[in-house]
Amino acid sequence: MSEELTFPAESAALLEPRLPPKSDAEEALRSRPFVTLTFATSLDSSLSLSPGVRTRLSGPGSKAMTHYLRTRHSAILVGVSTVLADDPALNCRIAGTASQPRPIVIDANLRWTPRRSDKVFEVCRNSVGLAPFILTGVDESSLPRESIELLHEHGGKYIRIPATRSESTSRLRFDWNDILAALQAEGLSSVMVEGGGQIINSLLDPAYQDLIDSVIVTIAPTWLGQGGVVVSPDRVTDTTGVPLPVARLSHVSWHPFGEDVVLCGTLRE
Ligand SMILES: NC(=O)C1=CN([C@@H]2O[C@H](COP(=O)(O)OP(=O)(O)OC[C@H]3O[C@@H](n4cnc5c(N)ncnc54)[C@H](OP(=O)(O)O)[C@@H]3O)[C@@H](O)[C@H]2O)C=CC1
Ligand SMILES: Nc1nc(O)c(N)c(N[C@@H]2O[C@H](COP(=O)(O)O)[C@@H](O)[C@H]2O)n1
Repeated sequence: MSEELTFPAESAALLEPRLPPKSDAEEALRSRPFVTLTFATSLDSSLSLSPGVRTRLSGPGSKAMTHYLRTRHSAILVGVSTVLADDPALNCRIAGTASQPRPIVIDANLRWTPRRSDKVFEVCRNSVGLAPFILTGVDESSLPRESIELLHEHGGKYIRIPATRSESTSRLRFDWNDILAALQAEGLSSVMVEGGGQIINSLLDPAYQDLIDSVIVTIAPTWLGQGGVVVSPDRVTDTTGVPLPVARLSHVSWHPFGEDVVLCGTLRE
């Protein structure tokens, strides 16, 4: 993978107040990782044309911005469907990058069978990325031996965390507090949650909004049309059933990057 991006220092300075602390002393005070929710969306709130389809939304400037975020976080988290759809590298491709984020894959039910040819391992072998930690709810004895070995060979691993079965789908589900506790236990002090739709929508549930420290969204000037993977959390209602807004950003700023605009904000007052 020869692509090399550049991100200007003045743009980095604009983002700094939205990012995890750089000082070790400040990081040490935190009881859980700093969480940045970040993704690229179309004007109709789509992340991709349809589930399973890798879709380019970010132009070169905002793409470099995302890669800068990758080097400013210790971990980058995606759902298993994103891995299956995109075969992502999940590394930072800015020239001269000093640190790479640890890819975290949410795969409670073990749907991904890692392969040597996956980009995330390729960049790892080329020393321009780290191997993934896969968070799973599956018992250790059920983990495939070849996958464990492939992960270990590259410096990755499975991490089992508590999971409960969804009443509606009977799929194993994680609590975001347990996800973040697992990252903290691995010494990962910050995480950018990149997607996909189900991951973002579950993090935006009112039960978890307090866990989000920063929101950075790239908005591309395009409509993808119906049938896409949409960021739209479950509806919230008052006690009489009247719908309420799920969340609203405050401390908002907008930054143009080429044809895209990057929206920064927080869910806190
Ligand atoms: N534009 C952008 O910035 C981005 C775009 N994308 C796009 O998004 C699409 C994928 O999104 P989507 O289909 O929504 O899939 P996700 O990547 O959000 O993965 C969804 C799966 O993750 C697991 N999962 C989600 N939440 C939880 C939880 N709380 N606990 C345990 N497991 C959980 C479930 O796995 P299971 O089914 O096993 O239960 C679920 O099916 C792709 O097309 C990709 O290209 C992705 C990232 C960023
Ligand atoms: N910021 C952003 N803009 C887009 O247009 C995108 N499609 C995505 N997708 C996310 O980035 C992952 C791909 O990463 P690599 O380039 O392979 O490292 C993809 O899986 C999504 O998480 N993001």
